[in-house]
Amino acid sequence: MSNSPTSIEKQKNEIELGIIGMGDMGRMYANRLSQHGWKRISVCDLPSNYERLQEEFKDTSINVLRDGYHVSRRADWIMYAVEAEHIDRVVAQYGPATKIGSIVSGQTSVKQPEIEAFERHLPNDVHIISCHSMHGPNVNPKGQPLVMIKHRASQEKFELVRNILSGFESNLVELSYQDHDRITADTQAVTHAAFLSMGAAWKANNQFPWLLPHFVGGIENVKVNVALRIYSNKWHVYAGLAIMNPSARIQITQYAKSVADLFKLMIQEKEEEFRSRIREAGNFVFGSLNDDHVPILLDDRLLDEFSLSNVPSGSIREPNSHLSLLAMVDCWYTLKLNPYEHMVCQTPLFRLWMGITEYLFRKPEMLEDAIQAALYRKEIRSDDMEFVTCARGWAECVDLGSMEGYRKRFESTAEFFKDRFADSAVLGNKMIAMISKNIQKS
Ligand SMILES: NC(=O)C1=CN([C@@H]2O[C@H](COP(=O)(O)OP(=O)(O)OC[C@H]3O[C@@H](n4cnc5c(N)ncnc54)[C@H](OP(=O)(O)O)[C@@H]3O)[C@@H](O)[C@H]2O)C=CC1
Ligand SMILES: O=C(O)C(=O)Cc1ccc(O)cc1
Repeated sequence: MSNSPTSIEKQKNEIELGIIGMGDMGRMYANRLSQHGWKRISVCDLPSNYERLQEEFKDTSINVLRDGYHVSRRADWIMYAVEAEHIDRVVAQYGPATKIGSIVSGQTSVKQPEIEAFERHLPNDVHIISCHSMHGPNVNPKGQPLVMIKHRASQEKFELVRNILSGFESNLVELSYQDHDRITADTQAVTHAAFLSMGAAWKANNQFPWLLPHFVGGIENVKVNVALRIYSNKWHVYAGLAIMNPSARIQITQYAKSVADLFKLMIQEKEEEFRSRIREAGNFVFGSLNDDHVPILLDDRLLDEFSLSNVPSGSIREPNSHLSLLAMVDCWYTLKLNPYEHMVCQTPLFRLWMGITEYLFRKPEMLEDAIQAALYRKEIRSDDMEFVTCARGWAECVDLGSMEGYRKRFESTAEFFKDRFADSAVLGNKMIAMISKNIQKS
């Protein structure tokens, strides 16, 4: 089949698209694909949600079916958009009903369990081409990476999936599922671990960071808004992509170790060792060897406007150790990872995280303030101490593979911050729009 505009229009009229799981991502896909002109879209969630979904979509062309059997037996392209934790069970249930010759895809954030489920439960006569939008359901997909994984498929079917996804205007990136999981362990799992640890540490100290001078203004606003954004979302998304991805455990464990190692040097005031460790790590990630990457060029002052605090930021800026950022760079150095090579799978949150880390390391006076604060500002030690404990706690939870433990830890901190979720979502959306503006250039 050719890819001329007329053949794509023909596909839009003839090809039936199916979505199993009408949560946030399933809905986003169904609504957008319908807006892009795909005429035949069938969707389902759990049978218990059938009537509610039917009512919700009654004035649209989206066809709500009772369950995944009904979707699987008729659709030419089927996307599973369910919890990663449930992918094996759901594919085992509906996979055998997949229509001969159709294409099966998944939206889960970690691909090894998804591909294994497909291989285990799908008939041999169906194609497997998975995908992953590297952003949340409320972010504009334009220009954001959208990973495609051609696992078991003809080129013709791959082109069809390309056509289906092309309306998102995302940056289509082809990867193997192994590379996807290795890279997203860094762009997502470790990034989330850092922000989850910040939130848990603030809670452990009974602090609302927007009320404290050393957490207000500039890059501190990113820490606060992103941490709150993560805690306002569904725990299973973060738990799944951390616990079910074997590379994520290694990286999160190293992150917690880097946090602890640096903290030990700080409290012993081992200045020379601390400095040389930061210098070596900084040179590895941001030094001349990496000159071919495109810097994110986030400016601390640009970030001043995204504050949850009522206090004007300029007047109250106080130095912080930035232990979370120093440890991130130490972790990349120790694992010999180049985060710029991971930009193919960047999410808006990773871009913000990289942006503030890069900013700190490229601003000698700011880095020097952070090093001085880390070694000698004793009044912030209690904050850093809690951060160390929480980073270790999250790493242990992921290493133990406990979804239930993860849920409890996540929800107790979410509860502490819930009154500010709405305000931080507004600021977070603005920050993401700002950081996504120059995404195409990287
Ligand atoms: N949210 C995000 O930012 C992103 C998420 N993803 C990934 O996409 C997937 C979906 O995430 P998201 O939409 O946020 O999560 P949601 O919890 O909003 O959606 C999952 C949906 O699947 C439904 N479901 C569970 N079992 C079945 C079943 N047997 N048949 C039909 N439907 C079922 C759930 O129903 P119920 O709730 O009633 O159990 C729920 O409505 C996850 O794997 C996530 O990792 C990928 C990119 C971004
Ligand atoms: O940007 C992030 O890291 C998010 O928190 C949103 C998100 C969550 C899960 C994904 O698989 C992709 C994006």
